Amino acid sequence: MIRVEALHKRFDPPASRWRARKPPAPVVAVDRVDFTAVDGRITGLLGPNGAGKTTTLRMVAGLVVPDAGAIEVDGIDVLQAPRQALRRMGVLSDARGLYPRLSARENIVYYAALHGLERDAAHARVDVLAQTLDMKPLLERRTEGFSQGERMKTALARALVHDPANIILDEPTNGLDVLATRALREALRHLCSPAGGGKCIVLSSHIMQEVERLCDEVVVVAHGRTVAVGTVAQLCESAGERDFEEAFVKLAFAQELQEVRA
Ligand SMILES: Nc1ncnc2c1ncn2[C@@H]1O[C@H](COP(=O)(O)OP(=O)(O)OP(=O)(O)O)[C@@H](O)[C@H]1O
Repeated sequence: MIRVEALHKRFDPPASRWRARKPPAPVVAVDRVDFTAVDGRITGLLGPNGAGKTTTLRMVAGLVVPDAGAIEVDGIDVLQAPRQALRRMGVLSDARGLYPRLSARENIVYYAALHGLERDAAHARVDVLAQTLDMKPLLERRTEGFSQGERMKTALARALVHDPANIILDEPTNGLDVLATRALREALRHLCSPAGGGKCIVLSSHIMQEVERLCDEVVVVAHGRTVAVGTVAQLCESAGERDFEEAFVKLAFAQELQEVRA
């Protein structure tokens, strides 16, 4: 379970570069984001470009330190005990960096070693993940030259190698075709089901259809703030719209729509 409360992050321009000129204004990437993601469900952060989704997930994953707010992963304070919290998280970041000279298996086993898994246990785990993610034919190939979908599967397997209870995915379907997206959707559905371990999955996306199909709970983020939370049906109802796209536009762009009307 992941609990995020009143998260705030501002990026200041580096002082040294602007000594002679007027520095640009600081960027408030995350103003006030709150959400709770429970086990056995997929929670989606949905928001337009630049809304603060990636920065929020990077803070949850302990990669960026917030200026204010609280983050708990299974009751562990990420700011107080980041290592302990990280053990309970599998993170697929936007970078997806793999070692090109290593095979998919070697990439995953390397991460398993970093998590302290013994060699035999690591290889057994790779085989389980290859089955779940349908990537057996890829395992012994060098990742150099892998397609986007192949890279994503390998990076996801690497993120899941220590069987974390919480899975954080930043824009997981970026660059994937329809079949790869479907395969990922199925894998995520399995992982949050009782048979897959009832994981707590949090993902970010700006693609409404994807969120509508995949997420049990949606957190709408706009201008660095949580502006609405609920199931797709609840969000449609609160916006008074039948169509999710219309509801999303109303909820996420309320400020802009008001300015146009004024
Ligand atoms: N390291 C940084 N330094 C300065 N500004 C940053 C930094 N990281 C993010 N930002 C800014 O913070 C804002 C939120 O960015 P973020 O990447 O979190 O948004 P996002 O919702 O993930 O967007 P997208 O859907 O386009 O990926 C943007 O204006 C971005 O330019």
